[in-house]
Amino acid sequence: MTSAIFYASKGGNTKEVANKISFALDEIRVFDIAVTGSEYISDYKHIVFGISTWHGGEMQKDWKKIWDDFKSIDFEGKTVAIFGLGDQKNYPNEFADAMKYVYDDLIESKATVVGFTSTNGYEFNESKAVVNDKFVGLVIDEVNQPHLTDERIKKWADDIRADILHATS
Ligand SMILES: Cc1cc2nc3c(=O)[nH]c(=O)nc-3n(C[C@H](O)[C@H](O)[C@H](O)COP(=O)(O)O)c2cc1C
Repeated sequence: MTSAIFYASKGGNTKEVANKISFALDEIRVFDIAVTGSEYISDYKHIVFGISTWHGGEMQKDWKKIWDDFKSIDFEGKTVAIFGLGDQKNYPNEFADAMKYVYDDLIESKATVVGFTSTNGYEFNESKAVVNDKFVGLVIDEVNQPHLTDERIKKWADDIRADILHATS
């Protein structure tokens, strides 16, 4: 299997979403980077990354810990998708910002990033995670819109399935 999910989570929301995405993608492996660090990332060719935003636009702390190692990984030839957790009501000016730090590094490292999504259905002022009017991945707001989570995951999993799961190389 060349596909896996890597995430970190402070309070458990990103973990729960990671597990749901795995379930929707034929139960691909899920790694908590708080436990495994960045060690196994380069073993996989089709990768889903999960990150939550904390403290006014910062990446979750376990992501911070692996950041230098993460930046040294060569993503050329890899296909990746990103999901992010945030809170649009309490942090409307930094909504899900942390996704963008991962996205920028992946693009710089020549990864193919798939799974952009529409901003329709969210209410916020600013988000670094919006590029060319779209989120750079799936955004989940468990604080304000938990009732939309399962539907959003299903739609996104359908969207990225061919690239992440049934990729031929
Ligand atoms: C102190 C604090 C700061 C936060 N800062 C942000 C933020 O800047 N932007 C955002 O979109 N969400 C922010 N959030 C919301 C979290 O990203 C959200 O609760 C998320 O579901 C947490 O996921 P996790 O428990 O998997 O880490 C913040 C939450 C707390 C409690």
